[in-house]
Amino acid sequence: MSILVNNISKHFGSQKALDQVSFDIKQGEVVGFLGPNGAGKSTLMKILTGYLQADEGEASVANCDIEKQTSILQSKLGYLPEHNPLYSEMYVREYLQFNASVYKTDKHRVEEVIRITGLSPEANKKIDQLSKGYRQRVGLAAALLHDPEVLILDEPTTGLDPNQLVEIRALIKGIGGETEENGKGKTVFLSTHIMQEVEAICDRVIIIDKGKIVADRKLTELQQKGEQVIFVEFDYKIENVALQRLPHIKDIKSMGGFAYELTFDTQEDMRPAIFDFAHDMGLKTLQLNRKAKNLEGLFAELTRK
Ligand SMILES: Nc1ncnc2c1ncn2[C@@H]1O[C@H](COP(=O)(O)OP(=O)(O)OP(=O)(O)O)[C@@H](O)[C@H]1O
Repeated sequence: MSILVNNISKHFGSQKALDQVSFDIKQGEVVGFLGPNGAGKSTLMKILTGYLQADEGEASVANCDIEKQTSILQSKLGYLPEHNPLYSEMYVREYLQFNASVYKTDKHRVEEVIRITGLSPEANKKIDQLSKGYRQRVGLAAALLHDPEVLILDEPTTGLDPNQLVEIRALIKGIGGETEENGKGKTVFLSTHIMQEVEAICDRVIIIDKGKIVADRKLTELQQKGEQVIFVEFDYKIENVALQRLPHIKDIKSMGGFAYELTFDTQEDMRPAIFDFAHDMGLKTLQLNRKAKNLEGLFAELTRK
């Protein structure tokens, strides 16, 4: 496993920022860590990168125990913190060369990461002259310098304009997984509160809310096209055999009382058909809601206050 998190908890005073968090990530997976503000994303990332200590639990990154093997860990891990600290007085190439010497990385690698991150046109500029998008690229370039196995990126696209967003997302997607360009299957764990970002970049999403993991799904599971789920509540009992007569019906789940969760094998909105069906059966429809099966729906359902 590339990242293994086992029952990690962290308190700040009386507040529980992380509550028994567990999951694992395989090599080459690009996983989005999604959650509302204050959910605990940065706290977990700081723990995994050795900037904070957990109160309970254990974790390993690139097969290194995060507490016992910190120096090997740093050689296998690239980290882009949320507030990317850069020396703004330095020139881009100079800053990367400085980092390369700190990490004892081959100087040739500086030119390689400049190319990979699209920094060539800005490489001779001072960092404080760069746009936010290019500063983010410098942070990414620095995180990639020592060719780490695992990349942990804390909100890598915050504050970028739409064009930069597209470029940085493509860059991250290209770094992760097994691509022809890198051929190495880097693992990428990135935090965000933007669902479209997860859909654009990730293979899998882990959703955290109030310090607890509330979902862990493959994106392919969430993109099952051609299905819809509708929650319906009638004012009186109806037999399953009667509900089976609804067009496109695939599954009927009884939700207690006179309520049902109906799955249809079509994208066409089936609410009018259910309404007419109830009317024909002499029933009143008390509730009729289409349940989103996509990421947006799942996120709203799981993190609603
Ligand atoms: N050093 C700290 N001292 C006290 N409380 C903290 C500290 N760091 C984080 N917290 C609290 O822990 C909770 C989780 O914070 P964290 O920064 O991990 O959330 P997040 O999911 O990254 O949020 P955001 O999306 O807003 O960056 C928050 O309520 C935050 O206020």
